[in-house]
Amino acid sequence: MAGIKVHGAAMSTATQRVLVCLEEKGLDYELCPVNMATGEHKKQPFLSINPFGQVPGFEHGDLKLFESRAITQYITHENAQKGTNLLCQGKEMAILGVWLEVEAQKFEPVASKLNWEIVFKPMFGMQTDPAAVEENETKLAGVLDVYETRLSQSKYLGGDSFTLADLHHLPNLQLLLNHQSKKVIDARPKVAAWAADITARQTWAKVLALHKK
Ligand SMILES: N[C@@H](CCC(=O)N[C@@H](CS)C(=O)NCC(=O)O)C(=O)O
Repeated sequence: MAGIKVHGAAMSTATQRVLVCLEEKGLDYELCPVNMATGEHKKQPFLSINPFGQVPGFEHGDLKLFESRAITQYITHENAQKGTNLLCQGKEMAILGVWLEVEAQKFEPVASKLNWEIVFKPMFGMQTDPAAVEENETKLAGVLDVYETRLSQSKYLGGDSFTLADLHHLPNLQLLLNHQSKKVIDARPKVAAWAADITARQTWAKVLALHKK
């Protein structure tokens, strides 16, 4: 799969989700930086890739995609035989599909709100809202209680091996681990062990290193 371009920013969680998937599959790609500070993502030509004006945008030949999770699904389906096997078959795939949805519908809204309040607002000179933090830490605890039960039945969310369901968590999970909300993870031993395991992947370290460049 040659000629992949990811338009985005190394600090963007949604961009990181696509990059770590490409790394797991061992694919070459070009990361084309989008200058969000100057609003490049709200202007052409970027809008021709993502009309919603958000990173990442993805190009493979004449195919243009947006929405990080749709992009990772394209990459994994097209490259089933390469790198880490991030999908499975039949009933196992059905279970994996459940956890892909759980990440997008239950984990992401709460985790991204916490990261917005605690990481990004101060970065942009805005004040963290402690009430929003408290409310979302309580919500996160409820979500992670379900994860704790799941992870006492299988090593990873989708089953016994690392899959796309785990991978999709990496960017927001990493930020949570770096700040006060880590306590919600640490209070749940299976979740804490899973989080330590998946964030220790070499592919993820490579993506984080891009951010630090
Ligand atoms: N659901 C989208 C979310 C994309 C998204 O929220 N991107 C953020 C950066 S992580 C962005 O572009 N923010 C700037 C904006 O919304 O104007 C995806 O997964 O690709």
